[in-house]
Amino acid sequence: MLDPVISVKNIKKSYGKKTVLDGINFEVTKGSIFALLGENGAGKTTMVRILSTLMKADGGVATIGGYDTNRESTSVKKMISLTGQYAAVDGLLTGEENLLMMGRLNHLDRKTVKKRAAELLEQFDLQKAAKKRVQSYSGGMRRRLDIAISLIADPDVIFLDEPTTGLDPRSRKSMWHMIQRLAESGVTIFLTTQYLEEADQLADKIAVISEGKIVEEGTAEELKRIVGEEKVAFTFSDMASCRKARDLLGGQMDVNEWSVIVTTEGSPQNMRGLLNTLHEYGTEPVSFAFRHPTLDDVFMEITSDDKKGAVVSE
Ligand SMILES: Nc1ncnc2c1ncn2[C@@H]1O[C@H](COP(=O)(O)OP(=O)(O)OP(=O)(O)O)[C@@H](O)[C@H]1O
Repeated sequence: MLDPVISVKNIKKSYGKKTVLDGINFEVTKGSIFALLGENGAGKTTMVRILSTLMKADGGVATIGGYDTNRESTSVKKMISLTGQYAAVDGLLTGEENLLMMGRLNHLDRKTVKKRAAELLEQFDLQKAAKKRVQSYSGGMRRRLDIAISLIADPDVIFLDEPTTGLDPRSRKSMWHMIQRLAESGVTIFLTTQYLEEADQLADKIAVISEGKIVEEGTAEELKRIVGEEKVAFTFSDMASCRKARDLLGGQMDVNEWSVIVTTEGSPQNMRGLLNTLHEYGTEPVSFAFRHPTLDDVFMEITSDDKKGAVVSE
């Protein structure tokens, strides 16, 4: 197994009497995209603040590149970059000026900063807007500039705290594309999100946080397997055929759709067997459609197991 670049062991944090992180453990492999998924107030930002040395945990150990975020914060800061509410984007400056300013604040020499700023403006599709004041930028452009700024000093790890919250669908897709390209360039990405689809699209590994604990962890596919196998829905032209098919195949019947939903176990033989059985008994479906479990199903399943009354996000 590859060395983890981020390692979190038994991290705890409370605000007054309210426990927000209650013994969090996970590891993030170098060059991967890790998503911390959780509903509003689950503690995602608190975790990011601890990892990025902005806040101290009450207990446990978190390291980045082997450096302790608590005791070796200067070394940690050299490796990481934060975006979102933390980055200081100046609306009165142009996009390019913001990048140049941040480069100098990071003690890069003038020539390097200029070159890097030009690369980033291109990478984040901001060339045309480079000489315009940031206050005229759309939400999506600001968000892209924000990430570009955070990359000026070539960090090893970048934290993206809810990078697409509030963006329209098109800007969200374009942001996903950029995050993927970023990961391909070798940067380790720690992402927090409340969007299941976002974690599904982007993350190599997902950890679901609920009530201060990691309640599940794995790839999107592994998490989806928790809620069961792929299913197929056979639809019929009338209710009588639908009932007959249910008697033959078992499974669940959807009376509104005149369909029967059964597990395929992802196997072609199984699928062929189901179709043959229907054919033998003269019950031909008018259509069929596969139903893949989604991360929404996973989230519902995990949080509904929670007897403490966690609220499930839409
Ligand atoms: N400085 C603070 N003092 C007291 N309570 C806080 C503080 N910061 C956060 N909290 C509370 O801790 C809980 C976790 O907050 P946090 O911001 O980490 O959650 P989150 O998962 O990032 O949520 P969101 O998706 O809404 O940003 C919330 O109930 C929040 O109200």
